[in-house]
Amino acid sequence: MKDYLKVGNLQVAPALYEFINSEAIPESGLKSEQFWSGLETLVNDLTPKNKELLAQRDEIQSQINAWYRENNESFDFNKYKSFLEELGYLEPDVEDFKITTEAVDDEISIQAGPQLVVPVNNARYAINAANARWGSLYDALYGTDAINEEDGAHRSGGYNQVRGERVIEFAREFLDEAASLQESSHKNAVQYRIVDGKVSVTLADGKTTGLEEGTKFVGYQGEPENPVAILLKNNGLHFEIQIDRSHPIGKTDDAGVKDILMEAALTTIMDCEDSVTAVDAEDKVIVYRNWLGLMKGDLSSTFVKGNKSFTRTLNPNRSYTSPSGEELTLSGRSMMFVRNVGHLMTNSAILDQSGEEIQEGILDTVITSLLAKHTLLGNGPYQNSSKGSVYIVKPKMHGSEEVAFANQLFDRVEDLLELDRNTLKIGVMDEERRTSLNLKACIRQVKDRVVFINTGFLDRTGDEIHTSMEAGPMIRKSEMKTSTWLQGYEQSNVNVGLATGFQGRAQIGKGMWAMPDMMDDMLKQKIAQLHTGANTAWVPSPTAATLHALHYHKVNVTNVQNEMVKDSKDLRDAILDYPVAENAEWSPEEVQQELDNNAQSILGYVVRWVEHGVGCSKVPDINNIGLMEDRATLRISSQHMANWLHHGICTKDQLRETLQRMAIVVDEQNADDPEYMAMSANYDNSVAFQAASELVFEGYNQPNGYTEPILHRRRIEAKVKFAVKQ
Ligand SMILES: CC(=O)SCCNC(=O)CCNC(=O)[C@H](O)C(C)(C)COP(=O)(O)OP(=O)(O)OC[C@H]1O[C@@H](n2cnc3c(N)ncnc32)[C@H](O)[C@@H]1OP(=O)(O)O
Ligand SMILES: O=CC(=O)O
Ligand SMILES: [Mg+2]
Repeated sequence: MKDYLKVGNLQVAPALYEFINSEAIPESGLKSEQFWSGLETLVNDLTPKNKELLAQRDEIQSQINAWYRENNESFDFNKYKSFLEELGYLEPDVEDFKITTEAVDDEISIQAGPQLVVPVNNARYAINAANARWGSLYDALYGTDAINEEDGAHRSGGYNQVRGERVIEFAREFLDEAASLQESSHKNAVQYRIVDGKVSVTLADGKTTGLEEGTKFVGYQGEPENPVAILLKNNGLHFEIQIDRSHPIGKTDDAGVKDILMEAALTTIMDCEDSVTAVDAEDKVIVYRNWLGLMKGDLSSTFVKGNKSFTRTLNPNRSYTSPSGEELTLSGRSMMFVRNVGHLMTNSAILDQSGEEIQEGILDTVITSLLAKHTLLGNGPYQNSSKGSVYIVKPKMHGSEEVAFANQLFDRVEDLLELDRNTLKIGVMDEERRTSLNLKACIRQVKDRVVFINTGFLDRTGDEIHTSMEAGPMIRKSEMKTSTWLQGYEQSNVNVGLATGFQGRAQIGKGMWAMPDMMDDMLKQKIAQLHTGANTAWVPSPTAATLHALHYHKVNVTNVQNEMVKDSKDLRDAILDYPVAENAEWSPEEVQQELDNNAQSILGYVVRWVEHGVGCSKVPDINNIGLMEDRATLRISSQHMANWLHHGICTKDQLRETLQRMAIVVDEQNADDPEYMAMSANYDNSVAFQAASELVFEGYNQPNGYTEPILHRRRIEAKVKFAVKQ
């Protein structure tokens, strides 16, 4: 048992108390006593409702399980729907309304572009993410498979001119598409100048030309005769042609172009949730301290890369001269959201008046908002929001009552922190089935503060499997993407967002590209999310943000949405079409392949979570493709294995053998890490292996199929057992 400090009737872990009193409260306009007593009252008032909502989830799930057991044999869709209505799972229709959110920054309300997600407990990555508002197109193309390696364009070794030329060609084609010339092509440009407030391009044949749409030119840096940057804007997104004839690339380029700098991650989600490991006060303080540094603008990180030491800080704003000669400033950083945890977990950082752990979602909202107050007050070199808003993403809510609870929590936190009503904005993750089905009712509960809905299809797939666990064996994981429920869910989300007036006020977002190294595929596929009406979509890295930005230059999402808003169908029946396999007769090889793949993902992720405190990892799948794994992908894999076990598609022994065999594979993948403890050395002694096994064998019993309860308990066990690094 830790030593706690008694603060009123709360017991607070010293690490958190010290952080709040010496780093968070000073300059926040609040007094320590006022804060702690206000927190105590808030916790006392809201904890019972939080617990009641969790009990309701369990009750609903057990009734759904029982219904399937009774009705699977003679399934009748209408009966199913009536049952869900009676249960309150399907909520009554709500009358039409529009959201009224005010004071939303343009990056969220108007501009369309990539949304980056990053574990906020990793300062090096988090600063990088904030700075990913701008990214080098040349680097993103050169360093990834976006440009293929055929015909001598390989990536290995030093600078490869063949590859470099392909990059330049690709970039010139982008310029022709996003800012075409009146005549000829950017490929033929030999000089860029600003003449009479316009872009003047000299071509190889000596002629001069200009932009086809002159209004796309919005600024420049340097002298008009000799600009070092030309700032253009297309579909609301900026990019710079950067010119430097002395630069190694610029000097090989006829027009001296050294790079195209893309406005990339318009917004970034600083994640306290599924990509981090935070199981106690010490972990939470790391998360919170980084968020404070981002909000104050003074976060820095020193690290060694190669043999060099780097110190990374937040980038300053970017300054230009406008075509009419005025100063123009653009933010150098992404607009930051913070993703709090959901309503489920508790954390030992604070014990309430009954000696029970505080609900972590309540703690997160209070503390991340307190820390964000520093940017509202201008306590640092940069302000995040120019509109005085704080952007919080709330994940994993089930149905409108839970959203109403989040709204109540936000109200109470505003009162506690002396913030105006609706300063705290909410991004609602549409990632649980009960929220997808009742999205309109959910949005209505936060209609004055909502700034996004986003289809978190990874958690959503996990919930899909768990909710209909008793209905039968699920289709294979790879088939989920094309299944009826998922397509209905994705489309319905956009329809509901448009019908409730998100255009011009809030984001309609789509989910993660979970293959961080497959950028060519991303360029080909992720554009589809824009065609279905999303004005933002998640990317896993700054490089992916830079490349995904290209899509928003190709597709004008406002036009797409304007078309869609005319026709928004009710897709709830499609969403209810759960993905049980119609013909569950897979060959033994297919079954084993599915199990191997899931087991490898689970083990590869869990071992780093539990024993190394890493909440988001790139883990090779069975085809050796590195996949982004986080708690949501773990939820899918573990629920899928639990489902097949429950329906006898595989046996317990088979799963045990599979997990052990795959542990050897994962051990080999990590063989170069000196801190790594092989699972196969002693399966019974490996906390990670035991955690992975528990996630599968106890998957049926996990609340809504979540992985957090087991992960947290096992991480705490590992911290004690191996005294692993905090
Ligand atoms: C279902 C959901 O909830 S999805 C949301 C949760 N998921 C996420 O947040 C994904 C975040 N992404 C990541 O954590 C990482 O990209 C991973 C784990 C997938 C891959 O990480 P790595 O294996 O370290 O990537 P890789 O070696 O290719 O690249 C590392 C470099 O990219 C940068 N980088 C990678 N991802 C990010 C990111 N999300 N934000 C900022 N920088 C990043 C790192 O800073 C590093 O650069 P540096 O050396 O200059 O600091
Ligand atoms: O949070 C995102 C998801 O897909 O889950
Ligand atoms: Mg999620």
